[in-house]
Amino acid sequence: MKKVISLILMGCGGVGRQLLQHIVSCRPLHAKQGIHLRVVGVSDSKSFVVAPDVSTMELADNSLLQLCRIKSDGSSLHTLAASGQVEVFTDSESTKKIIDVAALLGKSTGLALVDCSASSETIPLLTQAVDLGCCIVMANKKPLTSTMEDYDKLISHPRHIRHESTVGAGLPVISSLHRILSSGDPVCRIIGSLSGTLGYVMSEVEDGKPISEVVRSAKTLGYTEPDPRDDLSGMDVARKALILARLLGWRINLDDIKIECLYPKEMAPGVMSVEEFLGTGLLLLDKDIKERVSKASLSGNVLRYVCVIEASRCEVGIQELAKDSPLGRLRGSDNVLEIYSRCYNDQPLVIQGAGAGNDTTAAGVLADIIDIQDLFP
Ligand SMILES: NC(=O)C1=CN([C@@H]2O[C@H](COP(=O)(O)OP(=O)(O)OC[C@H]3O[C@@H](n4cnc5c(N)ncnc54)[C@H](OP(=O)(O)O)[C@@H]3O)[C@@H](O)[C@H]2O)C=CC1
Ligand SMILES: N[C@@H](CC=O)C(=O)O
Repeated sequence: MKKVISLILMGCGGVGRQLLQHIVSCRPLHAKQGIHLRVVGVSDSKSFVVAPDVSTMELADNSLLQLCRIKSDGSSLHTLAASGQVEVFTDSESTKKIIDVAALLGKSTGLALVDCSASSETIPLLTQAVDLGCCIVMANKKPLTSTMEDYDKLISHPRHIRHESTVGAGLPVISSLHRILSSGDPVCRIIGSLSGTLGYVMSEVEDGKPISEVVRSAKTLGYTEPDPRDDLSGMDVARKALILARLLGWRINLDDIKIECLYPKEMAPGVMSVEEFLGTGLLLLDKDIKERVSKASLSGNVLRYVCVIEASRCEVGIQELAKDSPLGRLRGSDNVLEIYSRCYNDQPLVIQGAGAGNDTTAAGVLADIIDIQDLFP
């Protein structure tokens, strides 16, 4: 008997499209494992493309690949309607249709809502879907870093939610922490470099490149958030820190985290567009960062953007560290995380590897989807 996992993908940017491509290319592997991933719908910020009858039909692989091409070309999902194989809903109709599908499939065949958007707008949808019996898989950090009320709702059926890619992209950070905590081993300290973008930026500026150039390449490489200021403000790392702290049982919010921002408020979203920031704003940061890097190197040190969670302290910001320390040795988009607990006291559990990029992130999301297979008939 084949296990069928029905899903809706929300967000078909870099990560979402890579996920669809992984799903299609893994068909032979999943068939061998007796699993079928049934993609019934895909949404972006404006539209929702869905199979005409989700109880019996799914989006065919050729439609999924065509959808990826359409989005890569910057065209609208509406282009797909011409094939006659799908229905397309727009704006508030999209949300309504997603809830209808969740209500229909959530408690019958089962449905996973897979959030690969970078938006807070998915939160009401996800919280409703929880009540409709759906599973939730997320790369998007915003739902889990919203209010405690939203958080409590989202994790109210712990076995129905997976979010490995929210911290460390494809690295096994969340699952490792779950294993430690569920064995009753108390975690007393987490320290690490949790931003692929800032890891890459810090190691490249150390090699003499201007931060303006390096941030633009980090965006091209798929490491940054849609607005790279989410990374440079420290907000993306703070979200990861909050997800980890809440996992440890801390009932805190983003406001409780001390965050170092790498640009002045004159360059904040709302004051400057993303294009202006990338074009002219970034250039104004070159001198300051270059001076900080040179000053650190005079004492044989390097700069790293570090996240620390311990005692009642949760903070993220630049630290000057010895070049040959575990964090100082970090290069490129790698993340490293040290977890200290009773069992991992003198020798912390260390998780290290590629911490950003569409491929590794989408692979993490796919592994999460496969991990909930037992909840499907
Ligand atoms: N890239 C990486 O290395 C990693 C990324 N992540 C997370 O993965 C997520 C996706 O990142 P990435 O693919 O790079 O981002 P992109 O900006 O490339 O894609 C975001 C997608 O979300 C869509 N979207 C926006 N609002 C909504 C909404 N309300 N409903 C449905 N879809 C919506 C956008 O639509 P439209 O196309 O219309 O704009 C777009 O397709 C982010 O949350 C990011 O933090 C996590 C770990 C690593
Ligand atoms: N923008 C993020 C992507 C992964 O969460 C990063 O740079 O780490």
